[in-house]
Amino acid sequence: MSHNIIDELTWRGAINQQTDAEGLKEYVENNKISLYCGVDPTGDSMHIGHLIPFMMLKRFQMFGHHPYILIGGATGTIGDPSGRTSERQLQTMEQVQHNVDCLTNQMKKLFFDKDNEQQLTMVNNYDWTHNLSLLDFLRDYGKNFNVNTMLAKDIVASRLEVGISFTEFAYQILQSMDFLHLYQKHDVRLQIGGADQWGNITSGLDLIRKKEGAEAKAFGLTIPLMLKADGTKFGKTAGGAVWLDPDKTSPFEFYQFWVNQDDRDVVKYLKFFTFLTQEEITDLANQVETEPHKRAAQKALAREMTLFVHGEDALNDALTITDALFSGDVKQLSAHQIEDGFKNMPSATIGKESMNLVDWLIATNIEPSKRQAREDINNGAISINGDKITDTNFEVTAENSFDGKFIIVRKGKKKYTLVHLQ
Ligand SMILES: N[C@@H](Cc1ccc(O)cc1)C(=O)O
Repeated sequence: MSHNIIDELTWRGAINQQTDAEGLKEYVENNKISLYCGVDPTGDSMHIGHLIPFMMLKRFQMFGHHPYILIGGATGTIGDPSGRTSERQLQTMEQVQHNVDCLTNQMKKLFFDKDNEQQLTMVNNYDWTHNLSLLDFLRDYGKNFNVNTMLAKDIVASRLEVGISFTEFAYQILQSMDFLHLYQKHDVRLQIGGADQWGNITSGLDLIRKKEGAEAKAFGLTIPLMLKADGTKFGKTAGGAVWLDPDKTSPFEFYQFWVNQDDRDVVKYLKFFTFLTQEEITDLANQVETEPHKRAAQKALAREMTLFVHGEDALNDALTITDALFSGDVKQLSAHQIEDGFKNMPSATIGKESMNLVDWLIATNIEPSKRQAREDINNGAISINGDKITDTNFEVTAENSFDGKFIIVRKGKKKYTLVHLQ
């Protein structure tokens, strides 16, 4: 590890913009810094994009600093216009509260439960915002914001043509109040966030300087937008976002997402997302060059991420399912692993009564015609629960199933269908 957190983040390619690079580096060399990053409860789960700044907080913690995770119970009721081209739909207060609870649990699981030191604090900006009166807001805070400056922020400027409500326009004031509050109450001196947070972060620094004096030591740092070598959006799959909630993206799918990354991207992700050391990552980077077919870097990435987000049992399940699907030897899988591994694969539902295989393959839509079904069976392209079936007279019965519930069909090397028995 480099001895300074800023050197470490620079090596990891994790710094986009900084308000005072020299000053921050000097500060963290001589002090334990308290820093924060916020997330708004816009949904009931985070996805892997959300994870990025919080992994950075964790890195600061590993260097002895004190991170604060802010859940935006207040800002979430408004909605950040940053990075949006149109006005948001307001969520109900109940929805926001539900999402706050979900995100709080997720954060606890990721960052607190496995950490005995507890050098991490979670706060909710609802606590210092909800009792503020309108007049106090306008007099104590609003007065420090210049509308011309607010209008010039990229986020607002880009929205002026389509229009922006006063509510969203005022969002940057709320986020600035958070930074000021944390600075005053917890000596928080650094805010980090995604590249789109630059405007909100600098606006908070302006407020701190207005309230606390121009020499107040506080800093802002943003993290680069994650770009993929092929130009497509990071963190999206055909099925949508990659969620941290195992009910939305199963640990197996999560593992698959990481293990399938391009050689051109994988080292960047290892640096950004994992806690592997510089030596370990350099070694994996060499393996991408010398023996890319082994995909050692992708496997290490998928392993580290699945372990971090879902834990060891889930990682082992993901590895077992991956092996079974690759080899075709699906008999070893448990009912739970089958459900997980096949969640997003084609599926069919059919009765339990026994049926000739050719008819059964048509009834389940796996084959388009009897002729094709016979041809595939004769060519050894069809497996039922891992057994290759080459007899066109084979009868499929509930006895072939797992627990009387599923039958796994493999056609060719890769095409699986999960057939549910009813
Ligand atoms: N505006 C941030 C979330 C946030 C909310 C409040 C804060 O004080 C800081 C950050 C985002 O949308 O990602």
